[in-house]
Amino acid sequence: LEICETTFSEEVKSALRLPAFDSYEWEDAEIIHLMQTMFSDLGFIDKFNIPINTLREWLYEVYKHYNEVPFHNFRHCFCVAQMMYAITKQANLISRLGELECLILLVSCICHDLDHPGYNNIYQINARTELALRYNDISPLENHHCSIAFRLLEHPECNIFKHFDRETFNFIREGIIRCILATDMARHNEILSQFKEVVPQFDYNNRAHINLLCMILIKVADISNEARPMDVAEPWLDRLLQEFFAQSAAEKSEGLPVTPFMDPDKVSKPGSQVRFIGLVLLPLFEALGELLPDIIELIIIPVRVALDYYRHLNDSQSRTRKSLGD
Ligand SMILES: COc1ccc(NC(=O)[C@H](C)Nc2nc3c(cnn3-c3ccccc3C)c(=O)[nH]2)cc1
Ligand SMILES: [Zn+2]
Repeated sequence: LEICETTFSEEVKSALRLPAFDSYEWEDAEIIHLMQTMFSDLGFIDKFNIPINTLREWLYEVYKHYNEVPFHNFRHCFCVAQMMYAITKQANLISRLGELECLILLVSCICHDLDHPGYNNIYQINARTELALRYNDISPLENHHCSIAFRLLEHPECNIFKHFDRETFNFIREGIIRCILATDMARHNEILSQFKEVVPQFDYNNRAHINLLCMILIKVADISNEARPMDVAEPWLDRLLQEFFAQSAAEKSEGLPVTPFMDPDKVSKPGSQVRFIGLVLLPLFEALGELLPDIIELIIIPVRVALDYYRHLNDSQSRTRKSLGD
């Protein structure tokens, strides 16, 4: 994996700030370099004097610790980091939250699915896997991703935080743990309702408010594929369903309960996306849009377009099914 020395052109750098950016147009080495570009463009390298070689070593270690699974692979972590970068620029998060909070958000995105096995928490718990036993069924995957993240940082040559004092490192560690654990979708309603409670009187000096905002931001970035153009978003949905179907096949062959929305015989892509976008994605994005109106144009309008697209697809598909009398 040759590390490319080239810096990217201005048009690549401006494309990097948009949801239309397609990670699958780039080689792995370029993706790693694009992540380095985000750190330097956000001023983190200078502000926190992160040695460039340490950053590269860390990014390469992260790259090696994502698995070749259909969805939760290194490209997914890049997509999540890139969406966080786009929101950071568009909503001017550096001036609202400061560099340190934004560093925590970007690093959390990059680490948030480290060593994902391609089988979700429901499988881990039902199959009583090593992770379920180790974490007592409490967000086993998210606890694992976060633990791997800090084990990588234990190696001095890739510890991007090695120049921080202990107090700041502890602040960063607490923030990353909070953000990564917040990506467990089982906690979706808990986190979203708490956030919606504080939005009307949101106070950027209130630690609890900032913590909730950071959890919402990483959640938004994590499930934001449908904010991207259809030709970028659809392959991700196919990869996700590939992963879910592999899990339901494993569940069937291991005599485990089969998660309903993962069953290939039951899932219609448009139908499940209409429900997901209408009931999960849009309410989440609109809650964030209440506080950060700058992201409405960037990611909420595109998601509404995607919802319309899937509604029409679903309607025409169900009409076709009726006429075929299935
Ligand atoms: C509340 O917990 C939930 C809610 C919904 C889902 N997933 C779905 O409804 C289906 C499979 N659709 C879906 N799920 C998606 C998308 C993006 N991320 N994402 C996803 C991936 C892994 C785990 C959870 C989710 C939501 C997407 O565009 N669509 C999974 C968990
Ligand atoms: Zn993820």
